[in-house]
Amino acid sequence: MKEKGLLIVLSGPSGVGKGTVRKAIFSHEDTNFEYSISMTTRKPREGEVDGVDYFFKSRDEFEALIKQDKLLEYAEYVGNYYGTPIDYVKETLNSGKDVFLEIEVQGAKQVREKFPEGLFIFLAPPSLMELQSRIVTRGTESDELINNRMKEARKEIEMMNLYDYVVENDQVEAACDRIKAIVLAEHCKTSRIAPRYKKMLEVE
Ligand SMILES: Nc1ncnc2c1ncn2[C@@H]1O[C@H](COP(=O)(O)OP(=O)(O)OP(=O)(O)O)[C@@H](O)[C@H]1O
Ligand SMILES: Nc1nc2c(ncn2[C@@H]2O[C@H](COP(=O)(O)O)[C@@H](O)[C@H]2O)c(=O)[nH]1
Repeated sequence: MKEKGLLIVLSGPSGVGKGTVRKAIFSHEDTNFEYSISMTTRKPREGEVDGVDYFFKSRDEFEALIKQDKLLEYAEYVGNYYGTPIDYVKETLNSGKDVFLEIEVQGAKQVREKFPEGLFIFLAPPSLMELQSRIVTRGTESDELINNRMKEARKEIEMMNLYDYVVENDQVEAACDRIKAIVLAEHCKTSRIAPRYKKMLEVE
């Protein structure tokens, strides 16, 4: 039987740099994870593309997906729904590939219940001041939304002990290297050969 892939979950407060770190990891040639694109009812930000950054849905569409059990997890976060399409995750894991989810903590708790064998990593900011400065500098949120996201951030940081690992995002490349090392160690712990080395054996 084909060995299943590893489910990797990255959470952390809004603005900590999850998307930045994830994009940097995926830009590395030796990365073999598949990114699971989430569904959301949030409106697209400037430059965001449907089907690339998110699948953008209306509330009615999202609620229909919930009723049809099409989501592995979902949560309401600062007034919008966010959720992970279940079929893509299951099919990709069954094909032996690792799947990378970038989701908030309520959703991660639901995933832990369904996939206790997953790898759960919390990305932490160097400080709350730095976190706020990163959201402000990003320039995508109104002052009201920044305040709401910072309130959520405090609650989320309190929940970091539910994760297997905490990685501080002080420098993007350093955070990427830490996450990649954790994933490699997890592959060894679960007696998998990491995809990168499988590929090496096929080629040489
Ligand atoms: N290590 C870092 N040092 C300084 N700035 C950073 C670092 N990592 C990310 N940033 C910046 O912080 C801002 C927020 O990053 P990003 O959008 O990746 O956060 P996020 O955690 O994905 O946020 P959200 O959950 O709201 O989508 C961006 O402007 C990004 O360039
Ligand atoms: N529970 C889930 N949370 C998700 C998912 N996709 C993204 N997110 C998280 O939502 C917040 C806000 O995101 P933003 O793009 O509006 O800044 C952030 O923490 C994301 O990681 C998901 O599928 N499920």
